Amino acid sequence: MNITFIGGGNMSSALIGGLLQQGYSPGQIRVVEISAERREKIKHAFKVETVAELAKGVSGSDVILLAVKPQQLSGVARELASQLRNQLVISIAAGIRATDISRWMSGYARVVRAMPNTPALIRAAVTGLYALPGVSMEEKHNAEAILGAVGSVLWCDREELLDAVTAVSGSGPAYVFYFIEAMQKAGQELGLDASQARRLSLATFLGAAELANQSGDDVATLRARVTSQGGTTERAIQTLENAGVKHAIVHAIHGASQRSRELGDEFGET
Ligand SMILES: NC(=O)C1=CN([C@@H]2O[C@H](COP(=O)(O)OP(=O)(O)OC[C@H]3O[C@@H](n4cnc5c(N)ncnc54)[C@H](OP(=O)(O)O)[C@@H]3O)[C@@H](O)[C@H]2O)C=CC1
Ligand SMILES: O=C(O)[C@@H]1CCC=N1
Repeated sequence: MNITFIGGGNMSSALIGGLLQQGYSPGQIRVVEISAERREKIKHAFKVETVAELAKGVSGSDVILLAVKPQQLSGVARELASQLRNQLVISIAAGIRATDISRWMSGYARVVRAMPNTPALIRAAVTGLYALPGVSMEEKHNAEAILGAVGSVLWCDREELLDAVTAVSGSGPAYVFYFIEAMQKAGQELGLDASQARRLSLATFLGAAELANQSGDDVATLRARVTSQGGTTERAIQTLENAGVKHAIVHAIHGASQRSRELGDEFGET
């Protein structure tokens, strides 16, 4: 499968890096990017072909992956309409609905909406997928193969669920990094040096996530096992509860989902 990425930014780089690690050859990947500086950066990092013009970029491609900002997508989709020759179109833009993308491309039906996340770069992404009814089983398999090459995939049968996926796992790495930042800061305030604080925080995150993944118990039970009565964890968790941190996290994720819906409303018509 030859894949053309439209937009060569952060997320395309993460996906391309993961695909190459998985065994895709640079010859199978092309990037259409308007910024000359970005084109150079991508060519240098991945040895893939980069072009400025859309028509040149999509010719001979089996899959077109739209990775521009949501605000830029309608222009790109409209320009793409005349270039389509049965390719599968996958959009990773937050919020923008597959039905709108299809309409911008004069009713083209082979559209999959996907929401990956940046751990794609190390093939540890999780991606939510939604296909328009006009997408065949074979095309769904192809979408799954591409996004599956950089991590795991999960199909959603209703498009609105992609807003929830975006809020939980699309944006999710940023929440995790935010929490790690706070742990590192506290560690340093308590006298650890920067590298010790980083190592302890990251190892704790990785260990706890892997334990939760492998354990048959839910995370509340796992948390209770760390929390000795009258001990240190109890003091910390109580402080988090008093400050309403769990509530704030839930609220934040609802906000991200709301923003995803707003992007769909702002730039779409359905
Ligand atoms: N970052 C993330 O973690 C995730 C992002 N996404 C989605 O992926 C998409 C891309 O995000 P991200 O990579 O972070 O964004 P970036 O801004 O890093 O990348 C988009 C790139 O596309 C370029 N571009 C704009 N218009 C065109 C055009 N007509 N043809 C070719 N290239 C063009 C932009 O140039 P310029 O900057 O000059 O406009 C920019 O270099 C977004 O829609 C986002 O919602 C999805 C999942 C996770
Ligand atoms: O912040 C954003 O809008 C994009 C979508 C998910 C992650 N980054």
